[in-house]
Amino acid sequence: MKVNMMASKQQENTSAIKFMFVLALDALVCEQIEGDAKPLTGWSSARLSVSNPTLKSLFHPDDLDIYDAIFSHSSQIEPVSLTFRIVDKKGQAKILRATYQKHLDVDQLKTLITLTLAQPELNLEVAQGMMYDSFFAMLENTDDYIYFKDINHQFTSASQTLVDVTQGITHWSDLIGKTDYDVLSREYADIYYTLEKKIFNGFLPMAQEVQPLLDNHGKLGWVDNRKYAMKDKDGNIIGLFGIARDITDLKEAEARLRKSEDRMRLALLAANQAWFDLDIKTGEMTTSDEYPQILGYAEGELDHSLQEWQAALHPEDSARVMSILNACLAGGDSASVDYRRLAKNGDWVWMSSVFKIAEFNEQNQPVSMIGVHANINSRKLLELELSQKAQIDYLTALNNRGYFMELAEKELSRSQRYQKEMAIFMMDIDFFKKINDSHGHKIGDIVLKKLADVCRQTLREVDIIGRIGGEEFAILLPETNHVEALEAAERLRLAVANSEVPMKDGLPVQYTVSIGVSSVLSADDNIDMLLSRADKALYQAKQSGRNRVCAAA
Ligand SMILES: Nc1nc2c(ncn2[C@@H]2O[C@H](COP(=O)(O)OP(=O)(O)OP(=O)(O)O)[C@@H](O)[C@H]2O)c(=O)[nH]1
Repeated sequence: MKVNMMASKQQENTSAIKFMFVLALDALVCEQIEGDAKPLTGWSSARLSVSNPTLKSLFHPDDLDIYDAIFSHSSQIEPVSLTFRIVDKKGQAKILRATYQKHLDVDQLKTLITLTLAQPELNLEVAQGMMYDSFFAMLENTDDYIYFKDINHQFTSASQTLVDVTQGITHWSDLIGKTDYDVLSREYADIYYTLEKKIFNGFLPMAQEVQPLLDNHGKLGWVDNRKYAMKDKDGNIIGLFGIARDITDLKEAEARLRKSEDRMRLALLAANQAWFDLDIKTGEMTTSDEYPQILGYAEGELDHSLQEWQAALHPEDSARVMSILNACLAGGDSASVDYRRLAKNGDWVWMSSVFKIAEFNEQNQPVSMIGVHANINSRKLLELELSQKAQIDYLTALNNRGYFMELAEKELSRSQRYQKEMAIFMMDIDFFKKINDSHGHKIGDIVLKKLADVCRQTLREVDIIGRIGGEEFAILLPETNHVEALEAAERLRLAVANSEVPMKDGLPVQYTVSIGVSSVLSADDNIDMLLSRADKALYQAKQSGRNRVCAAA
């Protein structure tokens, strides 16, 4: 039966073309073509014998080395048979067998080359021999478990690999006539029998399952076991053949991946983070399960899209965040940004997102972005509180000395850049020691707080007020000329003089301040110079009786 099948495969087309070339010193001429070139090349012999297309143009570009070898002066004289590829008139590649022979004509200094091209033929004897040999070679050498069984579940042949997973077997041929129950533990034989039952009793053409497999050393592995029904020419099942592929490594890798994914998810959740994967074209955002959770939403409550994310941004942060995101999309590689967004309970929560372009298309445009959204609310609030503490005076809630100096430096350089006027006050409570001494330190503190309130109420919002010493204050007035500054100082002095701190028992405490005013005089002025001039003016105010405003000279 197999021989007939082979016979039917034999090539009927045995046409060949014979070229006769003359190779002179530096010229190659095709003198004659015998046979019809059309079936093999698509071109007629007449076309091939003239220059276009030449035989050379028929050669597959990667086989031109063979062409060069055939027609080189130095190639061997003995007949040579080899295969090479041509590309026929329709552009289809074909493998042809070529035989060529050279004759040297020494007298006329030329070489005659005879080249015969033919479609390769199938050698039936070789093919049959190969078929049986290759079947056994496959059984001996395959890495898979391959087996054939008759309808009684008895092996009829098997690959050598089965020796490693069966007992009492040294060569695969020992398995012939045996069943799984003869060579495996009952537990495993039961498993495989159940799958075979589906073929023999369930009339399935194929049955497949991932099944455990124990090797001779007791090591457990996994196979993708597939069994196929084998039928005779009348369609009756005569047996089965099976291929079981070892997928132990795959299963182990899967388990490791699952474990590492679990670990990653745990780490993300513990850090209040979630990953996302953004389809840039559609705006669709795939996120890990933690994403709704870290914003207080239940699963399915949150629309996972770029649009939702953008709409939930705090209005004060939105433009900044979107410009960072867009810069990243426009060619940046990665970026990160802190911002506030709406949580389920209606609160603004601080988030931090990291973006990274994950994929580009052929035009080098970003296609997808991956990243992490993290809820950093508690950390951020603590940070803000701490940085505020570092800037704000605990008693009066005014800027402390360090922060006042920082703000004043910024304001001075801004006003110098825009050529605006600016003034500074130094202010000190008069006879504050007396207030402390007569009413106690606590009342002294209340006076300091009261003074801060009066300053806030009397001055503009843009004015920068700092408590720079115990009962010493500095005030910066942006965009204020010298006359306006003196007026403002006088207004403040009066407001303080008219303010008082009520006492439970007795009369309210009244207090006054002295103020020294300095203005920017030149582009070289710095804050220390301004403060020092204002301090001198303050000294003058104290010297001249207190509760007054003096301008720096
Ligand atoms: N209650 C209270 N007193 C403070 C604080 N810081 C500094 N003082 C007091 O402020 C007083 C400053 O006294 P002095 O420097 O002698 O000045 P003064 O009594 O205000 O006199 P003149 O400035 O010359 O008008 C001292 O008694 C300090 O103890 C504070 O935070 N709270």
